[in-house]
Amino acid sequence: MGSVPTISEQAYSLGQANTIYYYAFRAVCTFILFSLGVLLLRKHKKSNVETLSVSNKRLPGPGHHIFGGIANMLALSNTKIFLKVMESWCSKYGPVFEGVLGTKRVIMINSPEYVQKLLGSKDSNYFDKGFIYEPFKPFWNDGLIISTGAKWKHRRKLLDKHIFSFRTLTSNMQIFNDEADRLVDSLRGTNCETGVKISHLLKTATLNAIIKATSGKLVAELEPEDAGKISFTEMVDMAKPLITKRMTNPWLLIEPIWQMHPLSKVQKFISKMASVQIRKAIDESEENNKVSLKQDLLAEGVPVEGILEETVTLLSAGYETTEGALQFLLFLLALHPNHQELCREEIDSLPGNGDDNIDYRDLNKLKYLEMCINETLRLFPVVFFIMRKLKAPLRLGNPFVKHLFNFIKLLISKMISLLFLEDDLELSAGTEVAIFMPGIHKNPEIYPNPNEFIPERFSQEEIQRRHKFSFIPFSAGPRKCIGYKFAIMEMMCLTAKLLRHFVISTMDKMEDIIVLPHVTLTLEKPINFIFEKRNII
Ligand code: HEM
Repeated sequence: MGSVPTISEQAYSLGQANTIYYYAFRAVCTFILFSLGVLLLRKHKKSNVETLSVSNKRLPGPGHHIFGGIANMLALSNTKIFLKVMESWCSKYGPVFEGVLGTKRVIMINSPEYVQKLLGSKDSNYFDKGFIYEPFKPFWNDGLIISTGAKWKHRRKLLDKHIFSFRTLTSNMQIFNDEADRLVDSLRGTNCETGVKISHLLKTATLNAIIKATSGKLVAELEPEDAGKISFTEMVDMAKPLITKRMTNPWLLIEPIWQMHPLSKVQKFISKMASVQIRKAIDESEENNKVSLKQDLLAEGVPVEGILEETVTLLSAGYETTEGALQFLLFLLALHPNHQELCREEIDSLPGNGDDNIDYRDLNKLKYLEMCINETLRLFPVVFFIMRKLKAPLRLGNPFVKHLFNFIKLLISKMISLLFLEDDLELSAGTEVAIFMPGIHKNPEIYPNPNEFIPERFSQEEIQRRHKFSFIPFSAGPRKCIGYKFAIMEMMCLTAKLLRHFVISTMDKMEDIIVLPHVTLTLEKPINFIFEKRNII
């Protein structure tokens, strides 16, 4: 039995308890007073300084001197190193910085949190597309990529319903299988010594898929009859460097100057030819009752001109992007035979459907292949740059609080930053804001060893660990790529059949390839692949 505490011992322990309460009480009071002080100070600062919007405040960034606009343009003018220069700016200047291109001021946002603020809002009315979309207008007019507001909303709903619904997408599997079979046939017997360049085959396959899905036709049926005319793929190949030239030389965006430039004639020729060919595709699709976007949209009250602009947009946005992504995927699988083999094991273990066809349900079982596709799009986000022009202010918040994880740390840091650092950052209406996808996709804090091909980064557990806007090859939010499921299904089906029939290798090396920023990431020279036939039963 313990001894009973004496009166003095009882008083001492009571005093000790009181001391603890006293210090706790004092800490709480100090905290409250400190908070009140900070709030008062902030209120005072606010009443004096309004908002610290970007219009009256310079952010860090390259070329902060009188010739900065020209210096930046010169730094980006060599297309062979454009991507490297942009990547180095992103890692040097961090989550938000500003660049001047000629006379145009652009705010680059470069963190998942900020991207979410810009793209995540459900309100699609608070931005327009930025100035870099100007050179596309002669080709796409006011189609889905360019249009905004009520028109965009209505058209997006219609295209979602008629082209990208679950039912239509799954019925496209036959189109993807047919294209995959054509590809496999063309590659049988290709030279295993010297290799083969497959860019044109992939372009035909992906263009066929989107034309078939919208008009029921194949590219070959739409090719021009006269020898003097050029094909759709040739037109896109011609248009890309032309658009890039205008984007990287902002004075060429000034219409009277552009009209004097010799390339403006080429642009007129291409856009006229493209519209003739697409009109042909649309008109002839009427004869085919099974698939006709024209009939569907006419029934919804869309005028013929509207159908033309949406079809041109879908065709040009849908084929060349997927082709580029496929070429990068096959290259990465050729460079990493172990990953290729893991994909093949999955494909070989699919239940046979009585034929060589791949069913949409099979795609759900090709988890590793999907991870390889995602990792490819992380390393090579073919659409690498997007822009918005704000119609209303956008509050980004304070860049200094983004890395803090728990509430206390966040609160303390917020108070410190309010006292000593910066106000919340607000981009004013009219600001041109851009996102350079590799800036986020190659941030080592988000993706360690960012230049390595590690498909396991896209396991479910790893995805859960990251911010959901840290992977944005298809953009995000309400204006996310409308065709992303179409693209993924098509890439999976084509690659699965290629891997089923061939072992793919290449003599090319990652260090040797040059990627150009020609609207989409474009290989300067196509890859040389070797397709070695497998003995399959
Ligand atoms: C790997 C393939 C693809 C990639 C990486 C890709 C990427 C993107 C990106 C980043 C955007 C946003 C552009 C912006 O905001 O300026 C976009 C929009 C769009 N994409 Fe794709 N895309 C791909 C395939 C496709 C396909 C297959 C189609 C059509 C079948 C398509 C049609 C569109 C359209 C119409 C938009 C505009 C959507 C809107 O603003 O509502 N894309 N795509």
